[in-house]
Amino acid sequence: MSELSLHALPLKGLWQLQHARHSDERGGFARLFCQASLASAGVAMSIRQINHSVTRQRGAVRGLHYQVPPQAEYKLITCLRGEVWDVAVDVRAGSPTFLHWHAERLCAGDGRSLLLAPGLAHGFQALSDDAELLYLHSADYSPAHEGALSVHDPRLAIAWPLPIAQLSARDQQHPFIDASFAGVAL
Ligand SMILES: Cc1cn([C@H]2C[C@H](O)[C@@H](COP(=O)(O)OP(=O)(O)O[C@H]3O[C@@H](C)C(=O)[C@@H](O)[C@H]3O)O2)c(=O)[nH]c1=O
Repeated sequence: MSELSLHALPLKGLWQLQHARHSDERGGFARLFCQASLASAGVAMSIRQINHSVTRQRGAVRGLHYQVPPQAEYKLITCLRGEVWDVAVDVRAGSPTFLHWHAERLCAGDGRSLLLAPGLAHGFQALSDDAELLYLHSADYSPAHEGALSVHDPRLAIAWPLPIAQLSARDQQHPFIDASFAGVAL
């Protein structure tokens, strides 16, 4: 198996990355990002920012966040501790899967990451206490270019696996999608 392989998931622009894990008596080693491997799979991603989050409470939800051009971004998500249910939502204007979502479980040490292309919103629910995520971003964080969807939006009907135990004040305020929402033009 190569160090890093990409597997397409049901939304265009959403991939599962599988990392080869090298284990020995000291522990393990894995390549989490490889610009050349992604480029050979047609993904032109370079890293502008690396973020880390700790979510204390099982059931807490963060999201659903995206950035619009010129700060639309690839986002590569790896779980470093615990377990999360990670969700991508297609917000690309004109996409055949507009407003469809797809979720995957990510577990620390499972050798998997999720890669989201520009135009996919991201959120997750912690399935364990103290869930830690590592984010690699291809664009700078820009609140002026941030868009968000409500995790409760009935139009999306996201099937969160647990009751939502905690949501930031900001994430409680995102409006539901209405007819004026045309999506993100990339
Ligand atoms: C996302 C972000 C936040 N911040 C600041 C703003 C705020 O004071 C504090 C916490 O930010 P938030 O409440 O937006 O954090 P959070 O709700 O965890 O936002 C994250 O949610 C998940 C779903 C994602 O996909 C991430 O890209 C990011 O948007 O950190 C930065 O300085 N840089 C960043 O890149």
